[in-house]
Amino acid sequence: MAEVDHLAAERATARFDVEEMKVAWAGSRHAVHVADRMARLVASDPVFRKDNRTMLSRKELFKDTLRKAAHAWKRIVELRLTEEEADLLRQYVDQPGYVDLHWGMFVPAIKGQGTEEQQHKWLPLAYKFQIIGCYAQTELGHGSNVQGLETTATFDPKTDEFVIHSPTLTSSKWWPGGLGKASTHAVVYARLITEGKDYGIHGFIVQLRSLEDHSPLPGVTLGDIGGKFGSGAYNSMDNGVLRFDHVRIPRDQMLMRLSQVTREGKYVHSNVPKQLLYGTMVYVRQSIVADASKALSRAVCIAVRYSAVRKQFGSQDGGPETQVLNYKTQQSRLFPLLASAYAFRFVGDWLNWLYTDVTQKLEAKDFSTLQEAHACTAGLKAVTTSVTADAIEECRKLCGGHGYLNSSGLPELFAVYVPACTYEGDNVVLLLQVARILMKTVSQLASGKQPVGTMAYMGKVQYLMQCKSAVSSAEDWLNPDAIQEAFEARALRMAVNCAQNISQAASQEEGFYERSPDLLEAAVAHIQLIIVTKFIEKVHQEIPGHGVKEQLQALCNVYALYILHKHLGDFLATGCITPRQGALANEQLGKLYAQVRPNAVALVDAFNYTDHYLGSVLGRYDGDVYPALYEEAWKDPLNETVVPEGYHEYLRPLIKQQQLKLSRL
Ligand SMILES: CCCCCCCC/C=C\C/C=C/C(=O)SCCNC(=O)CCNC(=O)[C@H](O)C(C)(C)COP(=O)(O)OP(=O)(O)OC[C@H]1O[C@@H](n2cnc3c(N)ncnc32)[C@H](O)[C@@H]1OP(=O)(O)O
Ligand SMILES: Cc1cc2nc3c(=O)[nH]c(=O)nc-3n(C[C@H](O)[C@H](O)[C@H](O)COP(=O)(O)OP(=O)(O)OC[C@H]3O[C@@H](n4cnc5c(N)ncnc54)[C@H](O)[C@@H]3O)c2cc1C
Repeated sequence: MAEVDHLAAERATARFDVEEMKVAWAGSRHAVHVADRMARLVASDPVFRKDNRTMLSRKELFKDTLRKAAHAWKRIVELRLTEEEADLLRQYVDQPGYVDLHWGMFVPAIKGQGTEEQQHKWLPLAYKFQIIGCYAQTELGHGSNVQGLETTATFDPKTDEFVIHSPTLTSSKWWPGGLGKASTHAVVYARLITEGKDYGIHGFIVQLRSLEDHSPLPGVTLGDIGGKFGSGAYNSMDNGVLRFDHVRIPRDQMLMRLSQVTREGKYVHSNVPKQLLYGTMVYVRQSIVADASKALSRAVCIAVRYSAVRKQFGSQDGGPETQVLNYKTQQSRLFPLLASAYAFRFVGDWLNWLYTDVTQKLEAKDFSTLQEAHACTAGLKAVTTSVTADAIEECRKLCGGHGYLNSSGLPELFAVYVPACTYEGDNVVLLLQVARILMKTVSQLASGKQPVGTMAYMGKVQYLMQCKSAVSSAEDWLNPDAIQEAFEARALRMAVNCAQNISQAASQEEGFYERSPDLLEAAVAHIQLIIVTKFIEKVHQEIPGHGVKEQLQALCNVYALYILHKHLGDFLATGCITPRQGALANEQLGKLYAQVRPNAVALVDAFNYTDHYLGSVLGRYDGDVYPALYEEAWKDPLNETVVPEGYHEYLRPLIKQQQLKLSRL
């Protein structure tokens, strides 16, 4: 704990029990303790140092990532960490690397799409790191359109093998993390061809590199795809390129849980939906939602603490200046992001529950909730990552000039985070998937089919299409029913408007294409409704700890009313609320900000992040920002010499030349 606490006065104003809020945030007392232990284990280990990361060359950074991954594994084995502890330890190491894809996609792909026999063979090797795997789906020419992939896997009955081939330049695998330099194996997605027929995309386990000397196997061309956005950041990851020249693999390396090819070359599809092939993506999308709250809460923690320390203006007589956190504009930009961090945390927990529930049903051959899982994971992934990426950048601006320094931690956090809007499905492409499901649901309403799950509200179509909000005072907006009704009516009316417009087009497809910008907005409205609903449900639960429930209630209202204020056009255009009710919502929002203000620092303390994990001189727990900024500057390699390299080559001759010219005048 810090010796000087510049934020002590802020912490003293909190009107709730921070320790209990930590429990509400982490999910349980056990979760707080485990996270605490793992975070401190990482923070106290010099191998996991990360303050010099943005100053390393790409090669040094990659080697540093390999070192950290190996050291993390050593500690996991030595300390016999559980799976939960190991996951947390890796999270706190906080450096993207091949292990993310190995554990996050390679292993889940084999678990989800491999037969029991295949799992028995491959998983123990992966669990002990005897092989390192990645997920090779995207190609140079095809990412979003999975059905358009070109790599082929042609069955050869003579040898009982598949021949994996990259027929064109655009079929080169391109982007897979861990592929460029680290992986020995990949789950490769390719078009299955047998008996002269193309059966579409399937997964195959392919060995890429020798287990003796790591050199690529015959017929395999491999490399890294090059530097990426920002310094440090995602450049620790070896996103790779891969080409196959008629590489042969045994037939039993096709992942055969969903469909099989027999020894004779017959294609057999089990009686399951073909979309189960996309299962690994669904799994990762749900985990990305949980990650969004982590990235967002880190940025918000930095911006809140620094805003409490930073002072500007407001002093007439040489007295202290005003903390920038006291400016209403700072609050109106920052507190909705604080509320969003909590909102994403709780919707992430719910999504994890939904995913587990759907997985259990799938195992019992009940596929009825597959569409719900797809819509929720795709939509929530899209909305939470887009909001988080924008919010990190907003937090940088909220920290003024110092936010632009690498030592603030925000530039790197942004650069690492922003590709989440693209990977695991481009956000627009994913929202259009949600919109498609919304349109299908609207079209089924007429036939009396009752929507279920998160679409159930659409069943109240008669009421929601004509209801009028009863709000008549600012306080009325604190009623969760008023909020819920306004959000449901807005989402449904936007979806119905789109459906009506599409129905006037020459064809459904043409109408969907023409109306896709409106469909995106309808999908966002539906997803925001889910987030608001899950936050309201959370606050309705019993939540122990002095003042904890009240704070969460306030944050829930901030989140909902901020969205209402920001998207006021939607609510007005659909006639869900009147301009006066919109103004009342904004009035209430201002009151809520005042309520959050004395609790702001304690609310970010509840995230329980170590200074190591935050990686920010501005977000330090003790708020002792200026000495840290000053010290950090001297660590820059440019300051290793007083006179810079290049002085004698470029600066001195220039200055001397000018002096000579002047002396001639
Ligand atoms: C804890 C571990 C965490 C580790 C995380 C590590 C992170 C490391 C960082 C980065 C890793 C990044 C990895 C990657 O990016 S991997 C590559 C990801 N690629 C994509 O996401 C591609 C996106 N494209 C698609 O998913 C699909 O092409 C599509 C959904 C856009 C379109 O699919 P298509 O087959 O063409 O289908 P249709 O649109 O015609 O739909 C048909 C039908 O299928 C339904 N459906 C589509 N997807 C799914 C699904 N996933 N699940 C269930 N159902 C699905 C769709 O709704 C249609 O249904 P219908 O109308 O009833 O027929
Ligand atoms: C950091 C990073 C890590 C990655 N890791 C992996 C990995 O491990 N394994 C792997 O297989 N892949 C990986 N990928 C690839 C990633 O999954 C794809 O980049 C992603 O799915 C987007 O596909 P794309 O690049 O083809 O984009 P495109 O689809 O080409 O998108 C370009 C633009 O077109 C728009 N667009 C596309 N289709 C439509 C449509 N139907 N309607 C309207 N607009 C559309 C998009 O919104 C976007 O604006 C990674 C990517 C990144 C950036």
